[in-house]
Amino acid sequence: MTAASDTDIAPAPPPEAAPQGSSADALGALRTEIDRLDDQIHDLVMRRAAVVAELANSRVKGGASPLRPGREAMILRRLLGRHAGALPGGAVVRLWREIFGASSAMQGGFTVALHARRPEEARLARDHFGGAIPIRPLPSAARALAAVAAGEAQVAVLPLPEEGEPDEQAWWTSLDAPRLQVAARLPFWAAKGESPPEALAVSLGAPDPSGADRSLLRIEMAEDRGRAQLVAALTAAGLPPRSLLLRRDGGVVRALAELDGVVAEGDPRLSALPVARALPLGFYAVPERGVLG
Ligand SMILES: O=C(O)C(=O)C[C@]1(C(=O)O)C=C[C@@H](O)C=C1
Repeated sequence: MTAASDTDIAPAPPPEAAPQGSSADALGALRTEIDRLDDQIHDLVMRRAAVVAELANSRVKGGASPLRPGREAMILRRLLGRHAGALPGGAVVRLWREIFGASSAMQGGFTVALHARRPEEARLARDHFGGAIPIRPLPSAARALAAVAAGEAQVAVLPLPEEGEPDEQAWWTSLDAPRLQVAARLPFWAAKGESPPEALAVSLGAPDPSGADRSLLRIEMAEDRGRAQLVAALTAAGLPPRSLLLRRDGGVVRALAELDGVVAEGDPRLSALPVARALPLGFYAVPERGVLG
């Protein structure tokens, strides 16, 4: 055999050829593993839906609303607390938000009435309730609340109250509580450092506590004693406000206080307040501002 005949032997593959073959094998193996995991995830999602259907068909939930934002918050906090690895926390929240939306819809008709001032609020509603839920945009907060009161929608998503907003936008001043109550603050989760646009969700009846909640209290006063005095009175009653929004509408002064914990009708701290009326407007789970990105 000559040196020339050596050249008849198939040349060694270029250095990258061998890795190409093995990376195709590796890709195939990883995709097989992904398929296996997808089947398991799908099995579990189907099993979860069957449990929700059982819960919906049995009487265990009584006449409670299909939407239980406190329970959702507890589930998400627990999952985020055990979460690790490469999948961002926000992706976990989005996956489960889609599941919750579908679970609520499985428990009967579920429609969201939306009054949005800005496109971001409409997006918030979609992100929160998932892709499959009907969202009905309405031209005013009053119309959205009327849709909930009439049973045409199960929840109204409304702009977060702001200092100095025009009368017709200050929906909280006439919210028919305790019949209608604030039950959730959107978004429940955002990455740390983000300050996302926010909205409130109002539904029929009392919301369910999540274990870490904040309440809204509407206060009416015949005379304007000023913000500092109102803060002092709330603090003295054991209800130090996290924030306080004040409106002077003709002779009536109204305030919206955000308070720690659950403050509901009959709370003894309310009777200690030197105001004409103090009406709890509901509560919501303290939003999570994650570190997981
Ligand atoms: O726990 C309930 O009451 C449910 O209806 C189940 C479930 C869920 O999918 O986990 C569905 C919707 C509610 O908003 C909260 C929880």
